[in-house]
Amino acid sequence: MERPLEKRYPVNAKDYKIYEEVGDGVSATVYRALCIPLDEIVAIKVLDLEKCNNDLDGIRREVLTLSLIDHPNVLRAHCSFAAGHNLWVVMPYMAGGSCLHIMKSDYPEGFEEPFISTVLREVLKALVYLHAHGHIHRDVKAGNILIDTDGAVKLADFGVSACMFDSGDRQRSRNTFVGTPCWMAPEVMQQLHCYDFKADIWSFGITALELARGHAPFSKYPPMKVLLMTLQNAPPGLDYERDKRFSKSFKEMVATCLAKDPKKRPTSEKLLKHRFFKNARSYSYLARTILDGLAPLGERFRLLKTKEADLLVQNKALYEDKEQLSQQEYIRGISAWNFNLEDLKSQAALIHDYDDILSAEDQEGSKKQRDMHDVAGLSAENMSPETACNSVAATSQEEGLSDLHDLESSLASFTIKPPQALKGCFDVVEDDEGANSPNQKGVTQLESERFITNSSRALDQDAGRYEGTSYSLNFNLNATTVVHCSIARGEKHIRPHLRRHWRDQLFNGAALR
Ligand SMILES: Nc1ncnc2c1ncn2[C@@H]1O[C@H](COP(=O)(O)OP(=O)(O)OP(=O)(O)O)[C@@H](O)[C@H]1O
Repeated sequence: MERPLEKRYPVNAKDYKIYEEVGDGVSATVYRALCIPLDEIVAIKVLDLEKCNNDLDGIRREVLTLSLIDHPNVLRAHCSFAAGHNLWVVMPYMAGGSCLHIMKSDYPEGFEEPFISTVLREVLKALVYLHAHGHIHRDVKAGNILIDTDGAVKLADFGVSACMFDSGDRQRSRNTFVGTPCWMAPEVMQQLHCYDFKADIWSFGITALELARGHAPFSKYPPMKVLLMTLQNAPPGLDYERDKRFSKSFKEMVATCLAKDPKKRPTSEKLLKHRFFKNARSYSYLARTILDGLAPLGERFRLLKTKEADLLVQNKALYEDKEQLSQQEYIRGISAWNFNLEDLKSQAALIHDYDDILSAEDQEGSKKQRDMHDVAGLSAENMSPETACNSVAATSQEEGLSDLHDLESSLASFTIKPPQALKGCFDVVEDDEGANSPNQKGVTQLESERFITNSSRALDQDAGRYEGTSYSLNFNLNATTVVHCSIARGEKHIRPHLRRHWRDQLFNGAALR
């Protein structure tokens, strides 16, 4: 059968009329826009290439992948092209916005179960498709679930943003930390062996909790705390007592996704058959129940921004109340715990407040770290040279964990290490600290997919000077969900010639398809 002729979207900025901003993330700003020749409303995601820190091959691979994806539940870009120092990605406009935005503006306590099962079933269909085609999404979260006015659900942010996201230079220049490991599977955090598509199932479970409660588990904690809690605590879940409004099948579904051992998690295909999804409704149900009453996306976004700016001001006055601060940080940045230097100072001032949680872990810290290695089957005997080196790093981490108070008070931070698929996308070679030189504890920073190193940094505090050692864990994961240490590092990461090279080679006039 002949395929209908596909529309050709222009690859020139002058063919688009930009309207209001409808979203922003760690790596991009999204606008509603008009595609003039086609007289069609689209969304345009604008990424600043100057701030990106990836290599040409990585971007090319992801752009290619994105163009090959074809599923009703995966948001596919119409085209992309360079405009000045930006990359424009033209996409279908999803007028309802993301589930995260809808929650933030209208459902801060989370959604009702029928809405959740309906949305999640669509997301799961997208995952079934992606996994069947050998892709791991790596960034499943409410912020990447978009809804159209008719109730259609699409999983977004597959590909380009994962690759295009800078590894921290933009954030570094603003002296901020970005990212959150809230959605990250334990095996991805540990990086003791390769992770697979089961990592998406974990993130899917976390997203289910996010939609049910209005925020992801551990979201009020600083990134390092999230890491420790994810690795050491029992998996988060819906409580049989506290979460009475949710069905048993929902609780079971979440529990099955959040098995710490990836092998025990179901495949996306199997999960789709879970009885929880039997209660899912039609698209029109979503449109009727949730979307009908919502203000236009641009307006909601503007109100949210105002609210967030107000909260930021309040933060300054209220940061003694750690709960409130954390929650506000969450509301402000979710996909990115977006701490600037001032916020970091506030955070530093709060560190002792986590003592209650830490006290039990203090005693158990080192043992649990050893257990973590055991769980992953890592013993000195069966280590590869690379792993053995990681183990040295892990030992240095262990030393740190034996004194968790130090670790916490160090405002621990993370640096990005890309997934295998994006290997080479992140330029760590010219890091101030030298990618291949031993750091303070004699740990060699490898060009491997995983390593743990530490770096020192000092933070000015309101009163006097705060100094500490921060443990930077480098993850093999989508950049958007990883946290990057930016304070002590310089701007040398960015290689201007490389950036020019990308533009010249890939984006000048070259459309996605
Ligand atoms: N096609 C679209 N239609 C409508 N709104 C969109 C669209 N794409 C993105 N948005 C809005 O913009 C927000 C940010 O977009 P996106 O997640 O792609 O940016 P990002 O920088 O990759 O974010 P992050 O890295 O934090 O995931 C989304 O959460 C969503 O609310």
